[in-house]
Amino acid sequence: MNPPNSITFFSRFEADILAGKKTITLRDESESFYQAGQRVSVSNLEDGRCYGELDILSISRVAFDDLNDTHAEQENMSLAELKTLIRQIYPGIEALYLIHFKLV
Ligand SMILES: CC(=O)Nc1cc[nH]c(=O)n1
Repeated sequence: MNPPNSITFFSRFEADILAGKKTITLRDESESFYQAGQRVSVSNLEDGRCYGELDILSISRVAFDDLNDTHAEQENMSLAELKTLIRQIYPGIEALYLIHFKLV
């Protein structure tokens, strides 16, 4: 598990995060420790390379069934793509933690 002052993403999301196109991430309870106001380093899961810092703006719970087009837009993908991604990462999950962030 990441220490609370860092977060990892799959490397395929790096470009969208650096471009400010991806501004949320949906995680399971194991990563619900992040808190609004925190500054965390951001790294690729695959190689551990750090590529910046994020300010956590908010964290809230959202039901998988309540995911909508706004969430998809904040993830820079379609709603169908977002739901497929979440199902691939967290099979069967019903409740997620929506972490809203901005690149420092
Ligand atoms: C490494 C990892 O869990 N990455 C995730 C998970 C969910 N959403 C996301 O953007 N990145």
